[in-house]
Amino acid sequence: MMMMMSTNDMLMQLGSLLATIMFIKAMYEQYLPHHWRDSIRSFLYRYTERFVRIFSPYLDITFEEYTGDRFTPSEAYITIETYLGEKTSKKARGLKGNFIKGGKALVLGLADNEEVTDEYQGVKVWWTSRKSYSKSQTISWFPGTDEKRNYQLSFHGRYREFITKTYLNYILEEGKAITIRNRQRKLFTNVKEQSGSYSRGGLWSHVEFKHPATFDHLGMEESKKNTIKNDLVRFSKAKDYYAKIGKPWKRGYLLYGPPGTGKSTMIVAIANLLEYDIYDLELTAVKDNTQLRRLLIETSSKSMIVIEDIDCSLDLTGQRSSTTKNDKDKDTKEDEDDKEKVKKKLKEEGENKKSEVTLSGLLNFIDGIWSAVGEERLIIFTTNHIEKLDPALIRTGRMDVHIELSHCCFEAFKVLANNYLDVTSHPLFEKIERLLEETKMNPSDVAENLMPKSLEIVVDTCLENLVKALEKSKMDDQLKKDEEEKREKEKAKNEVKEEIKVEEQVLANGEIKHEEDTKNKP
Ligand SMILES: Nc1ncnc2c1ncn2[C@@H]1O[C@H](COP(=O)(O)OP(=O)(O)OP(=O)(O)O)[C@@H](O)[C@H]1O
Ligand SMILES: [Mg+2]
Repeated sequence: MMMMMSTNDMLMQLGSLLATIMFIKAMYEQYLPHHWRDSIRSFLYRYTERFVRIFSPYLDITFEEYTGDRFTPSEAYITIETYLGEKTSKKARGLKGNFIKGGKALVLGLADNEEVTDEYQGVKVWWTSRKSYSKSQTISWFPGTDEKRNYQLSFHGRYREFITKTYLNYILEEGKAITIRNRQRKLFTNVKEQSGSYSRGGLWSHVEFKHPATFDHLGMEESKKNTIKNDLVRFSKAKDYYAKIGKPWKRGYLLYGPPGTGKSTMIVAIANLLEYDIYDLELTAVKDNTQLRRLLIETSSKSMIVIEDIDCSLDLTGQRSSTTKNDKDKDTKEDEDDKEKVKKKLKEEGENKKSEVTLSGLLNFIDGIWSAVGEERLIIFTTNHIEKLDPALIRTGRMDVHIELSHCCFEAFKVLANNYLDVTSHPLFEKIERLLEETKMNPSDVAENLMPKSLEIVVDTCLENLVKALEKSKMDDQLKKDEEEKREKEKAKNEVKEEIKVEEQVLANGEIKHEEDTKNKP
């Protein structure tokens, strides 16, 4: 009985103790200002922690939010914040949301005074996000500047070397990779110099890069597509390899082929595959070689520098090895077209004075000493006339991969049909395959014909439209061929006539001479 009484008493006392604690906690939470609560918490934490540390085999490393400059958070702190936000958002109980500058979505981070565990190569560590208040009594104009935050990393002392050499490196690399994955990609273009000065943003201006084209949308042979994709992915993972062979981590691609064969589309697909920014360089707007170098310096890593229609951008063909007269005659018309293109480009730019960028300036841009600034970079040229480019510009080492984009083949058509009409087979496919072998049509024209002309997609109508277009193209080819043959025949006929005329003339001259000779004979 006595035992029962004392147990009851004890329970009652425990109950009242709990009630008192709950009451104090409620008062503490309701009336104590927020920052006081944090101060008390960090005070208790600090002193118990110091006591525990005397006997503990665990070590701590602290990463302060601000080191030196009170307005710019330290890079290490931001990288750790990013890493912990992504890696621990499933484990941590307290999280906070944040928009990273230039990011594309809300990023989660560890809430203040939260602890999470992380494991790397079998080693367990603890991360704590800590917030405290500085003792400074000065009144600050800047809200929140007396708050101090840091991340504390705790681990067993036996892993000291592993943590400082391997784990922290891994955190930095991974944090940076996450930042790049979360950033909003950009499409840059070079700004034209306005009376000796640039806009405040620098030499490049940019917009958000949002283009949906991927390799899946690209009409081309599957095997060729896979080879290109594998090459790109291998390049993006070859940081150590490039360091080993002593070359800057960059690669040149030359895309060539007739208009409307998917060169620009492929550039977008590459950027989307590797998640790179695009620097679309308009060479005619670049003043000289020095400015070209400055543009290069202002580009970031994980990007591609694109120069479209390189043959029309500048007169880079001037230093080309000499061509034969026949070649020249053949090229005359195309040259005229290209000159027109260059003139048009310059006019569009409002530029009367030609750019002073030279071929050697461009070669240096691609693989001179300065080209090693930044890393993981692609340089891509496009052209409709590969034969017009100086061999030095496109030799391997500068343009490592040459990709020809050509007229639409049946395999490319099947990709387009699947994308545009969701069909993988159809009775008309056989006819289309035969027609595509008999006539040349660019993927852009095939795509245009496959595009439904009304809201309702009628597969039969679209394919019939394509068949009609292909048949027309075949007829046009035949007409052109007939005309060509006619012209050739006419030319041959005229040549024969000309020869007969010359022979007659020679004969006539011979006869006159003969008559004169007989006359003059004594
Ligand atoms: N191989 C292709 N696969 C899918 N679509 C294509 C392909 N080629 C062209 N197209 C379509 O045709 C249009 C024009 O293509 P794109 O601008 O890529 O051609 P281009 O080769 O860059 O031409 P240009 O030499 O005139 O710059 C795009 O809208 C694209 O949708
Ligand atoms: Mg193009």
